[in-house]
Amino acid sequence: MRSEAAGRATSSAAGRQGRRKVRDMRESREPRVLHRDEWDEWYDTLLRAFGGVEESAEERELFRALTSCERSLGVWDGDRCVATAGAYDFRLTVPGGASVPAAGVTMVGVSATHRRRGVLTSMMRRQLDDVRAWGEPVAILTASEPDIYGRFGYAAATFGLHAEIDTGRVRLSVPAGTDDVRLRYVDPGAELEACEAVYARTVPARAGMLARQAGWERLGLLDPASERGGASPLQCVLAERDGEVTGYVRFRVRSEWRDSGHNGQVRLQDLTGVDPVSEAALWRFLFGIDLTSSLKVRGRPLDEAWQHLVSDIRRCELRVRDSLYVRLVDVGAALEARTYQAPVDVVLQVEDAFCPWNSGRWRLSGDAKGAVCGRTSDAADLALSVRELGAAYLGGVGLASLAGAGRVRELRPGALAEAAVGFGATTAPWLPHGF
Ligand SMILES: CC(=O)SCCNC(=O)CCNC(=O)[C@H](O)C(C)(C)COP(=O)(O)OP(=O)(O)OC[C@H]1O[C@@H](n2cnc3c(N)ncnc32)[C@H](O)[C@@H]1OP(=O)(O)O
Repeated sequence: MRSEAAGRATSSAAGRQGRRKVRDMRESREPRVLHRDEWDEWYDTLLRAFGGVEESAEERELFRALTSCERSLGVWDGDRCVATAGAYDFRLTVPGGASVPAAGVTMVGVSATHRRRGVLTSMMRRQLDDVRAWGEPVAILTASEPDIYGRFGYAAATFGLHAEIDTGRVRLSVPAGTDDVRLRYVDPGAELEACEAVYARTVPARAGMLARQAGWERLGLLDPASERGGASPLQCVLAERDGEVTGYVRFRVRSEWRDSGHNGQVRLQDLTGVDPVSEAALWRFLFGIDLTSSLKVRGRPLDEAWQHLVSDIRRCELRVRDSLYVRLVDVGAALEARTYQAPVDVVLQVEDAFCPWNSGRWRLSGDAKGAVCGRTSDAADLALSVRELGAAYLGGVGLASLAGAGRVRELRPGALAEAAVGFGATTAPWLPHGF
């Protein structure tokens, strides 16, 4: 048995060692994994990088619960946190309907006192090494500014459609069967489970959609008064057919009165339906809300059907914005995980300066049923960087279009058309929400 004094000596030595270790970690300015008890300072550093506007207690607690500390990084200067980065645990739908593990890169911020010294670069280095070690073939993010992430191999792969529809002038014609859909107002929180079940049914149907870690769904219900922009609290309407919930819409209404009458606006937050008539019924509902004359929507699928139901697309004031950025972390595994809408058999000469393990020649052979992709020493058919592969990965950006910009080079005649058709998609990929 150890004497009490020896025990005290050992434990104080261990304590010294532990303190030294923490001090060493804090003195190195290398990114390191976040400890749970550092979360508040880490998160404050992030909020400050985004301007320092305070969040509601509810929002903060939700983000605390959603942070996987073991997947999060911080950089410390002495005892101050100066940079943050996190990674959600998503599964991303890819063409063909498979669900691929994807690191959802998020909460990236560097203190303004430490910007432009390579801190972000060091976090991206560590994070992509980690993602590779976790066996996730793809990393994804939404960018605060499009100029930031290309240097790390990310590229815009999905786009969202914004619209401001003059519902006072634009009429909507709906498909047969829409009248069979019943709508009812519900409390958004009380019917969360029913809405999530609808969402889950739509996830495999469109590349770019996300299966999310538990708890995430509560983000869609956050409704701080400070962020309503003068509009109502969040409202929710369910669509039902034959007693089954087949869709939902969440939205707000901003009332406005002018001398000439009402000028209210409906602001769509999210709308999901499992079939065309449920979606059409929800769009018709939004178009018809009394005392409103416009409908504002953001980040909808580029090919969403409502555009073919309206009488005047010009008065819908469409705009397109970049949405999901994709980075292939393991080129072979990522390209094997999706299918190709027409047979493709090409050798890709890939350049990847930031993740050199991807560089070199890969033979991709695939069709609508599946694909194999492995190293080869055969002559290359197409030369491109990992960014072009990320852009084209979900079928939303054409390889031929990238070739037009000089970013894909065809080395075997015919290879570009073959790959461009194979990589394409019948449905536009879409990210349903930011993260
Ligand atoms: C997924 C997300 O979370 S997106 C959110 C990103 N965060 C924000 O927008 C919050 C506010 N901004 C910041 O916190 C920081 O400015 C960051 C994170 C964007 C950049 O961090 P820094 O540590 O300054 O970046 P770092 O010094 O590593 O820069 C690396 C390169 O990117 C460039 N760069 C960095 N930020 C930007 C930018 N916003 N626009 C254009 N280029 C940029 C740098 O000039 C540098 O270029 P170089 O390699 O040619 O010299």
